[in-house]
Amino acid sequence: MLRFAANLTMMFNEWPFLDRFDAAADAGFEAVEYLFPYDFPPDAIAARLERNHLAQALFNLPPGDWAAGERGLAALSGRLKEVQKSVETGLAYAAATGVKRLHLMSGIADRRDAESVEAYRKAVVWSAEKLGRSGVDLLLEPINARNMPGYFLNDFAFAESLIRDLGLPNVKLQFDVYHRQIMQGDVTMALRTLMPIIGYIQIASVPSRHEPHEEELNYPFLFEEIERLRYDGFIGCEYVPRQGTLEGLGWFAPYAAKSAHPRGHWRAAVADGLDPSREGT
Ligand SMILES: O=C(O)C(=O)CO
Repeated sequence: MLRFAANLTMMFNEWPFLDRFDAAADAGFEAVEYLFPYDFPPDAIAARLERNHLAQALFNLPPGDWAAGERGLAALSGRLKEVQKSVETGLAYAAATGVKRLHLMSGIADRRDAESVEAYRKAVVWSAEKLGRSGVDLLLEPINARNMPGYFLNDFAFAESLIRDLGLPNVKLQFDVYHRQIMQGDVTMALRTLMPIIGYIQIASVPSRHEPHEEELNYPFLFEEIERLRYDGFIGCEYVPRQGTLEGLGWFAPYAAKSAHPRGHWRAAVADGLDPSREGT
């Protein structure tokens, strides 16, 4: 049985961030992911998860100065102390949210530069060992250069060989089907080969990163394959709705949680013409 996590950075943007948890649960999601929780106190996030009976599937460790263009620090030589601090911060949020996997972004750096490769390796090993003591997996995600020019980890083969070479049980691959298709294609065969080291899967249409039933990939086929391969984690819906989150959830209807939601009033509020994005409706 496939289970999906709504990405609250890209989806449910019609609501303020904390209210997106409620909206996702009301739409039938059992889990959520997003890029970063750090603008909100851990307790505030935990309270939204709890009241909506949502699992926290994934988020990223702090990435450095995002506004200044940083996209992670792991491959930046001389920044290990900041990576270590970011892991401590991530762990505080992990303790509050119960998340069992955190994504370490590599940063903008040249993979042909031996110093960057060495810095990355060290950061991965240190972070994995630290997270492992709390039962948390460290995820590494290859990201395509169109979305993130200059990103260090832009190759699945490099990620695979590092993960296999390190042999650390809690270092796993974050397999975003969208990035894979753009970078290297051959999605089905890659899923088959890489499944033993995959810790998390994400989806979106290619090339536009919208709802998965659109454009060049055949997701019904891929979903069957993912089930056949016995992937039992959540599948993160990291896509930008084409025209509104709820309007675009037709593809998700067969997978939406069927039971009445414990808070249950959200759809009723919409039906009553109240503004569902406001607290207390
Ligand atoms: O851009 C993405 O795909 C990410 O998940 C960044 O963390």
